[in-house]
Parts: sequence; structure tokens; C-alpha cells
Amino acid sequence: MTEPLLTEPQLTEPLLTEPLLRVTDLAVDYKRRRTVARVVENVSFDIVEGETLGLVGESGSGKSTIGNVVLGLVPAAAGAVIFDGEDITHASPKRRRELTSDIQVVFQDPYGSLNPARSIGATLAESLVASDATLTRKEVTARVHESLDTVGMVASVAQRFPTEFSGGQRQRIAIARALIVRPRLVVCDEAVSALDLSIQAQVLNLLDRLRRERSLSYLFISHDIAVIGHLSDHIAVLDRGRIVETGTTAEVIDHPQDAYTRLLLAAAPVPDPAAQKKRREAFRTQRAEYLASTGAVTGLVSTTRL
Ligand SMILES: Nc1ncnc2c1ncn2[C@@H]1O[C@H](COP(=O)(O)OP(=O)(O)OP(=O)(O)O)[C@@H](O)[C@H]1O
Repeated sequence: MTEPLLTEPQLTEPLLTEPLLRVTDLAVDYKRRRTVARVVENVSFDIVEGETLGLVGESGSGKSTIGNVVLGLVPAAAGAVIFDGEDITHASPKRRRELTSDIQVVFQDPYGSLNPARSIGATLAESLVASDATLTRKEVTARVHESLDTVGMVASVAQRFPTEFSGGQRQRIAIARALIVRPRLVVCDEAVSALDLSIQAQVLNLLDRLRRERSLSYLFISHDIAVIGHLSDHIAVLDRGRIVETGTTAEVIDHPQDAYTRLLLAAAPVPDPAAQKKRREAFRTQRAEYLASTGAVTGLVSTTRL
């Protein structure tokens, strides 16, 4: 008896969605005079299209360094950064420039990141033209107005200058500048940290709405686990260059498994300044105990003499 012929491909395995960004076994070194400091080691995570990964850790834990590797601003000492299936770990400067239309960044400091001498319209247009030089003047102007509208600002803002705006408004402009090129991934590096709590909430809501409307993905970096919890689908907790816990937001916030995650949760800012002072003091004591229990001497992964 002959085997029946299969007329259609038989799917035996479910189709898996490739992540938009995959970081595997990342290590980063910085040279310091006669030593090399390893500041990030063994860091791996995925970000699926349309999702937000929150990367949380204390100051100096290596969050910005990881964001900067994804942006191509800092080289990887080991490991890989895969964007949409392409290994971009060692992408050429030309390929990196092309990638700026897919991967954008919003930094913490809207005062520093917007050129005070340029009008908002010129700043936004510059970002757009750098990613697509074929656009006509009319198209550029239309896109500038459209991106301002996206962040809730009127078209006449284009004629004005950064100093005329508050911190929250400047951060909206920085978001408009990132989104004008229609990226797929945005690295938000402490994007709301410089803002008052009420303005923080507005900007977080804006980022979340834009993500849903445009199926954007965020690598959302913050030292504040409460801010991270507000926006993230998944959370990775970074301690001295290593990820100590990952999971869905509910898992990490409601059922933290790692002692360091519990420390960060206990230290998350609260609106009452007196209560906040107490929390910070308790955090310092508990952190010193935690460091002693892990035998740590420095905040770095390791240092090697050259
Ligand atoms: N350009 C650099 N050269 C040398 N060391 C650096 C450099 N940039 C950062 N570092 C060191 O690398 C470590 C990680 O820094 P990084 O800025 O990535 O941490 P972070 O978690 O983003 O902290 P913060 O929120 O304060 O920026 C720190 O010890 C920092 O001092």
C-alpha cells in the first residue's frame, strides 16, 4: 500500500512570533585608565512587537549602557543584538544611520536634548530629513504638524523655541521628534524622571496610547519600579550589570522572587516627602545588608588590570 500524498503542508508546530528585538548574552566593558571594567554581563531579553519591556535598576546598574548598545552608541564586548531578525551588533556606520528610522530614543533631559537655538519645527524636520532625504518641503511640513498633533500640540508650536516650553511640554516635543520617522522601537531612557509626578503620569499615558495606536515597542528604562510597572508588559530587574529577575509585570510587582526586586519595590517613590525620606533611609540600610550578603565590594561586575 502506498502512503497517501499530502497536498498541503501540515503544521505540526505552532507558529512562533519572532521578537522585534532580541538581546542575547550581552557583555559591555568600559576602559578606565589602566583597567577594564565589565559593567554589563550575561544580559538577555526579548521585546515582542507592540510590547514594552521595562528595565529597572539603581543608578549605575548598567541600564543606559544596555540602551546605548541597542542604539549603537556603545559597542558590545560579547553577545548579540538582533533587530527584526538581523544581527546589528556590529552594524556598519551606514547601516546604523539607516536603522535610525526604525530605532529611536527619548532621553531624560528635554532641556539638554533639544537645541535651544533651533525652532521646534526645524528640530523635527531635521530628524525626518536625516531618515528620508527624498521628502519634499511640503511633505516635511505636513509630517512636522502631524507629529506635533500626535503628542497633543498645535501646529504653531513649530515656530517656537525650546525655552518657551515647560519640562513636560519639552518631553512631548522630544517624543514627537522620535516618532516623526515612524520608528518600530523606541528606547525611553529615564524619559519621565525629570518631571513632576502629575506630569509624569500624563507623559506615561501619552507613551502608552502611542504604543497601542502604532503597535510600537519600547525598551523603557527607569530606576523607579512604580513608573516601570505603569507601562511595561514585562520587566527585567538589573543589579550591578546582571539581570536578577524577569517576568510579566504582574509577576515581578506582585510576586517578586528576588531579594533585590523586593528592595526596589520597598524604595519606590511615594508622594509624601516625609514617608519618602523614611523609605530611602530604610532602603540604604537594607541595601547594605543585601550587598554584604552577596559578598559584593563594588557596583561593577568585575575589573581587570590592563
Ligand atoms: N562612558 C563611560 N566610561 C566609563 N564608565 C562608564 C561610562 N558610562 C557609564 N559608565 C559606568 O558604567 C556603569 C553603568 O552605568 P550606566 O550609566 O549604564 O548605569 P545606569 O543604570 O543607566 O545609571 P544612571 O541611571 O545613573 O545613568 C557605572 O558604573 C558607570 O559609572
